[in-house]
Amino acid sequence: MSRDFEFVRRNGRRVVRVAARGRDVLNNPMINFGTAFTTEQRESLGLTGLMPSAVVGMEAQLRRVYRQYSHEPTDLAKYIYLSTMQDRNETLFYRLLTENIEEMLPIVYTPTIGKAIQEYSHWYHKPRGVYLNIDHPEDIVNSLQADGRGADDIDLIVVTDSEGILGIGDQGVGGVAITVGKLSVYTAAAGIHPHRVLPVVLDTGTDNLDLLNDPGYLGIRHARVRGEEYDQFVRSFVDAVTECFPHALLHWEDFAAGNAHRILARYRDEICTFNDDIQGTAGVVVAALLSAVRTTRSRLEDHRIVIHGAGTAGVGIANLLVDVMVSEGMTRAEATRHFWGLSSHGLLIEGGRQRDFQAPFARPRNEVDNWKLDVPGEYRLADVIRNVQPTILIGTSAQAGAFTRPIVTDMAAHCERPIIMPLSNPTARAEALPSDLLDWTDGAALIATGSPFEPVVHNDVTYNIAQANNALIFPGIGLGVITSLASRVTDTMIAAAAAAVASAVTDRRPGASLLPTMTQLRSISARVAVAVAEVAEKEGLAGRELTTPIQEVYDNMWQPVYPEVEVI
Ligand SMILES: NC(=O)C1=CN([C@@H]2O[C@H](COP(=O)(O)OP(=O)(O)OC[C@H]3O[C@@H](n4cnc5c(N)ncnc54)[C@H](O)[C@@H]3O)[C@@H](O)[C@H]2O)C=CC1
Ligand SMILES: CC(=O)C(=O)O
Ligand SMILES: [Mg+2]
Repeated sequence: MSRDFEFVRRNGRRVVRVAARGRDVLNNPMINFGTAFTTEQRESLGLTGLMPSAVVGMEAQLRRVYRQYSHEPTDLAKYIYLSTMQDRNETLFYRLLTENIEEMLPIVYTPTIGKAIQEYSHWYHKPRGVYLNIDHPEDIVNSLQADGRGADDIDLIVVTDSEGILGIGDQGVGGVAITVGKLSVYTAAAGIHPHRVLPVVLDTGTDNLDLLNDPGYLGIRHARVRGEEYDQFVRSFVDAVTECFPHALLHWEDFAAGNAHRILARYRDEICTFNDDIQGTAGVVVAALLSAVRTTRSRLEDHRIVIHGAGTAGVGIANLLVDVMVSEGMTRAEATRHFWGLSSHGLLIEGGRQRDFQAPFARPRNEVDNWKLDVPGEYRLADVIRNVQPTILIGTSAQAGAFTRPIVTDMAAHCERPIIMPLSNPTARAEALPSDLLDWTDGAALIATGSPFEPVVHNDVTYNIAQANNALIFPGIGLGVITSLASRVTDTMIAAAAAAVASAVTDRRPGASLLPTMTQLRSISARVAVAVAEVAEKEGLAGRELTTPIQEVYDNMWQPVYPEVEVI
């Protein structure tokens, strides 16, 4: 138990035992129920006189906060409103969020969170999470334990070093907001207990000169530390997590490509961990592709796949697709030949400029020697489309508008139903707009995007645009791992998560979305969790036997309702 309270179950009922009194209750968002405290609770918790005397239920509170939220003039102001509410009364915050998930997800998550991260040092009002400073690695353990939570108190940690935030790059200490945002999605989508999680930012400096020159910037004011010192800091952090919270799942978010792949490779067989941008994204994209190939009555092996932006997410997607193709009977070498990846230097070609994790996808030099190119020696997207005639085009480059009309019409000229996924976030970074893609292909394109887009009407058909965001995958992975006490996160689990999401898509009418909508997030996350827990058991990685996986997953989902209060 923390010093002030503990949550327990009694005969299936959720109870909070509270030792705190007076303002200590009101200042703690996990046990502050505001004006919903009954008269008796107010008396026994020492709250009488500390708030207006009317006692109102959660429904009335929800009406009030929704009205206040709606009056906020901009999306960033709405974000700040919700953030202060989360710091005041977490149960009410989550109830509001879950009841209005489609409306509020774009505020607490992409796209608005991108703006909130860029402006972090200006709207900052209260710390949330743990801020670790590379200049003081000796403080890591104390900082992780500062709020008194012990070895069994944390199920999940989301950590970033903020170098690759969404598609907006290095955001210094402000990246802590992505860890808070991802954890809000975990709770809203999968019912991960909000008191059993920890957001962490590794502040290793920033190379963002706007931040370094901003007098109000709240992070460490020097350039990013790299190399051996950075690796040692990450090592110390992982060791500290293992020491302080040995049962926690560690989720890596928005690291730059090189570090993301290297860190995952280093720790994935050592601790229970996954990288959301690599594996979560891959899961949702595979789900969207399984759904798309079902629509086109084809098989993955029939497709030629171009990945524009072969970085953290792009190569993660390619790797999982290769795994799926191998599971369908291809050799790894055959499967790999279905991919053409581009980086900022153009097509990945053997012997050309590329990083280790990209190398398996480099094309043989003799394949491209005779290509017709717009600019001799430069293998750009238009050249790749013309020469490869792909059937699937994936955008994870953060290059807004990269899928131009000539590129898309050229692709559509060679395939009946081009599958096109501008996945970059936030919205302003999308490689194309769904309305343009449908216009340029006369409604033939099968589309998924990273940020939310409104439905598009084309030739009297309404096209619902699938949001292929890892938010459809990572909450369920967390819930599945926590429920099964899995010791590792494997790619088989990610593939099973993808299949679970794809299987939830049943509407095959023209214009139907390739993926479930965000309003289905809770049930989808539960399905994903069951699939992940079952794989954990099959692979011998589960820490407990699941007799009734569906019930156990459901029981593990925290609900945003005020628990019974026991005053101690
Ligand atoms: N929908 C989703 O769930 C997700 C979307 N993303 C989005 O994907 C984008 C990339 O994210 P990360 O992979 O983490 O970044 P990253 O920096 O690791 O990868 C970006 C890649 O794009 C390449 N690139 C840059 N300019 C290019 C150009 N002109 N032509 C071709 N390639 C170019 C870079 O060389 C790099 O390989 C971001 O906008 C991010 O928001 C990332 C993760 C999940
Ligand atoms: C969604 C996500 O993780 C990203 O855009 O980085
Ligand atoms: Mg990310």
